[in-house]
Amino acid sequence: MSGAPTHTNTVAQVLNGGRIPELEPIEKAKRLAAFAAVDKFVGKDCKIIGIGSGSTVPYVVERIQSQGAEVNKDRIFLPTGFQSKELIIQAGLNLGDVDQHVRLDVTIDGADEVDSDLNAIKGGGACQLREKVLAEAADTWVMVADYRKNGTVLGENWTQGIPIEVAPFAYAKVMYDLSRLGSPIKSDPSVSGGKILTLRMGKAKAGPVVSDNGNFIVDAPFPREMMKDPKGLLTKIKLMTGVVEVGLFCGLAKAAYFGNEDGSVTARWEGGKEERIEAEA
Ligand SMILES: O=C[C@H](O)[C@H](O)[C@H](O)COP(=O)(O)O
Repeated sequence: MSGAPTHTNTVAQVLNGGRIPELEPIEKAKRLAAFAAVDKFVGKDCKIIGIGSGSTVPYVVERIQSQGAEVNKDRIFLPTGFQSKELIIQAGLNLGDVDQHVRLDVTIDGADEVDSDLNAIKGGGACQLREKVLAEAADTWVMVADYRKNGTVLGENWTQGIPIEVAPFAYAKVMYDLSRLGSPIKSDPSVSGGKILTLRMGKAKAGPVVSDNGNFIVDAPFPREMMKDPKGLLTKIKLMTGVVEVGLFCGLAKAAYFGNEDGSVTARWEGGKEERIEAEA
């Protein structure tokens, strides 16, 4: 079992005397989902391919790379952010951008949570603007994740709120608008996890997280009743002046692939049909 082609694993291999470290179970689940999705959706005829963000995506790139140099030499890969741009470059794949290619054959991306209708919360890594552009531009948009992201109503597993990218100068006004819409500013029992409306702050940096596009991120939880209608909520938030993009992805996905602990993959298709795949990684 090999690790994903990340810089971290390369260093780990060196420290491990050249041996490739065994993956943790959760990483195995991500890898299974990524491999199964690439095998299904990235055929030889796919030439313009979007590479999404998150911890499952390195395995997507690993599987695409394993299809071989001959197949990949005529392909162009479009990233959804800094992380995927680095993955594409490190894998020796051809890098492009959406200003050169406005139609993609397929985009494969991660997710923070997916509901039973294939709506998703995305933006835990602040990439939702570019991710949504590459989702909408793709003929086929597919999500890959481990079983923890497989939900029923959005917000039950991912409790920190809907990631919303906002123009920096407008953040306070947008937060005021979000609170009036129903995002709590103090703990509220109708909101999963008791989380509140928050301007996302950097971890090893004083001040707010700044997205790849120079914007701030607000995390806005909402009561469960409102989360049951993600498209309605998305429409209301998107109309707030100062909002650049909302981390709710509705009606875009062809399928979501979830790697399970038992080594299988659950594929959920648009329309709600589910399929269990005995994956091989
Ligand atoms: O902004 C980030 C993206 O939407 C990611 O696809 C999402 O946060 C999932 O990331 P991870 O697999 O690291 O949890």
